[in-house]
Amino acid sequence: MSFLTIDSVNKAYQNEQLVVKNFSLQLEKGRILSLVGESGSGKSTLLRIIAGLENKDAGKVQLGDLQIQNPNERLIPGYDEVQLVYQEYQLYPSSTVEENISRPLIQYDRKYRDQRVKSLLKLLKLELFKDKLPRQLSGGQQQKVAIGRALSLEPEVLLIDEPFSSLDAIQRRELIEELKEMFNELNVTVLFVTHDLDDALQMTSDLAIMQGGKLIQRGSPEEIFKQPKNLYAAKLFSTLNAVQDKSKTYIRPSDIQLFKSTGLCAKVMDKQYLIHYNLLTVQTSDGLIWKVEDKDRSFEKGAKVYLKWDTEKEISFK
Ligand SMILES: Nc1ncnc2c1ncn2[C@@H]1O[C@H](COP(=O)(O)OP(=O)(O)OP(=O)(O)O)[C@@H](O)[C@H]1O
Repeated sequence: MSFLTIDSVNKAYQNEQLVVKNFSLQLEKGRILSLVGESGSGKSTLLRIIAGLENKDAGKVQLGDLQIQNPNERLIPGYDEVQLVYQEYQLYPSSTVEENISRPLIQYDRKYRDQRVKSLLKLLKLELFKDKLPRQLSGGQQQKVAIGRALSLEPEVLLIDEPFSSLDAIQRRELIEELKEMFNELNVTVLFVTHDLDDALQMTSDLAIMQGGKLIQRGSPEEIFKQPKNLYAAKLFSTLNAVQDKSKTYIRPSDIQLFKSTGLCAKVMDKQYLIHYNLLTVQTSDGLIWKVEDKDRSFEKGAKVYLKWDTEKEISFK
């Protein structure tokens, strides 16, 4: 049963064009969803609406029995039940890790507060750092403290808005692995917003794609990879090669096999050494510039290569 329901939400700033357009999404309790979209697609605006921190122009956001109201309808905007963590989320610089995490619990009784902070420090593997100040921590550890602070109030929903952009790829991967484990343990419902498909996939296999304020597609990575709803969703996974004489039809580099004879003839214009294969830029005999994957690393710049693919792997848009 759906727990977080976003129903037909619209939002425009200062009566300009809509930045969130008739957006609907449902999420079950305890599930993690990655919402992927390019910069400016309305992701942050949507999260702020879900958190009750931004006014929506139309639609509804419902969390279980709780209807999330616009900030202009409430004395104090926002909800303890929905916590938003974003990149600029500030830690208190002169408070320790432990104090930062316990700060939102200031009005709770001491015993509960100590217990909650202790268990979060353990889950976040920050016990050894509890007396450190934020500036004495790595970027990844600082983000964990920010997430710990957001989780201290035992929110039903955690909204994460690209807080890892400043971390390098390895730090991000490790942090996401750790957080994923913790979210599952806490059974918290998480909406993770990113423009990076790799990060999104590392977090969960439930994906939603947002473009121009609209929900384009929701599904597993495999579903979206195989049957993307539009060019943007398709290109998140790889570059696409336009198929000659077939309108709006493409083939992915990974779906093309390379041969020394027979197939569509092409010349290797450039070769890039990547981790699992050489990525070749080729010019086909039709004059098209394509990208293909040379998994055996057997073709050099200037060589002739012959290309074949299964037409069932072609991706067509209407
Ligand atoms: N407070 C604001 N006032 C006016 N326009 C805004 C405001 N906040 C965002 N916008 C505009 O709304 C659109 C969506 O912005 P939003 O930040 O929600 O997108 P995003 O997908 O989160 O982008 P990014 O990944 O770059 O943060 C953009 O065109 C942005 O310029």
